[in-house]
Amino acid sequence: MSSILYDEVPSLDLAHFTNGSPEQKEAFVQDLGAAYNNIGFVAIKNHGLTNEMTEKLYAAIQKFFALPDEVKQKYEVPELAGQRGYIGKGKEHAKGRSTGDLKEFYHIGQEVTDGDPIKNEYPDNIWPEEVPEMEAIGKEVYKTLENAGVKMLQAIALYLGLDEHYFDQKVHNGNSILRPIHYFPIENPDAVPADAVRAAEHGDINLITLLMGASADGLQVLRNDGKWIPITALPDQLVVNVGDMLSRHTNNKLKSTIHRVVNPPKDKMGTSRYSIPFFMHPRSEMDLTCLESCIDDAHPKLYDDITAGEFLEQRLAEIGLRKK
Ligand SMILES: O=C(O)CCC(=O)C(=O)O
Ligand SMILES: [Fe+2]
Repeated sequence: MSSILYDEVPSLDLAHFTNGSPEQKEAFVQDLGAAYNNIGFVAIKNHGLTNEMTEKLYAAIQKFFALPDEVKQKYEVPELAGQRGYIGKGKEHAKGRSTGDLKEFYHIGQEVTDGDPIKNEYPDNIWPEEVPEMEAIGKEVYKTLENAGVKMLQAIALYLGLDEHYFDQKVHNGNSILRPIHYFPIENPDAVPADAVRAAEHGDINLITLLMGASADGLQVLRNDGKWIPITALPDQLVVNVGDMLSRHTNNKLKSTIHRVVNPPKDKMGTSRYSIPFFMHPRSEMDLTCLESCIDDAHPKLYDDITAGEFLEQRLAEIGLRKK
């Protein structure tokens, strides 16, 4: 493993991979691999998401989260284990904790439109009638981030010595989730549990996460020397990190790095923070067994064989969304 200590998340240009010269494409693959072998996070530009899309989706979700709790709760369906619609304040906690995070969020899932029978595995999306514009922009951003994610996985496949299109079919109509999050103002800090934070330290469950809006203060990533590094993405960048599924599949060659969202300083406690991660999941049948090419004497196999669907079910129970 590379022992470089990054002071910030490396910035890359996805256009070098998609439209660059062969040398630029190869450099992108190697730089991405080096970052994922170490800090597990990069910031990318030229990902296909426009400012207009970002602004439209942010406007829609801010309108939704500003609705009274009783209205938002109409869109909360506990039987779906938080996989679609609204998830209320304090419902999710990081694995290994019981105090809920200081956030509320909304889940938008895959829309299968090509007749693929996998449609039967997925609950329908839930769209709020109070914010009718959310459906069109939610679907557009979902597809745009999914396309960027496919490109990132192609680069990852090349870094791993696999066929460039190794992941393409595995993520086609995958179980990905777009999650607009509202970290609500903390009007009375004494009224929340003493150890409650906006998002307690965790690794993401999925293959990779593409995050819009990580530039606002608060997101930090745990470097391998134990120091927390703030994520400082530019407005035109997406932050893209490795999740636990990819880390398992690569026998921890690619790192799913622990990250968190800290509470604001006292004078900013009364302000909101919004962010929108896209959690890129494969189809549930994907086998996450450690790749043979990532196992050798120096790197013995670390994880039991499991499918993506089984792994997701385990983790939903561990974070409080699927009732045990
Ligand atoms: O809000 C953020 O910036 C990050 C959120 C996050 O890490 C998550 O929801 O998994
Ligand atoms: Fe996360």
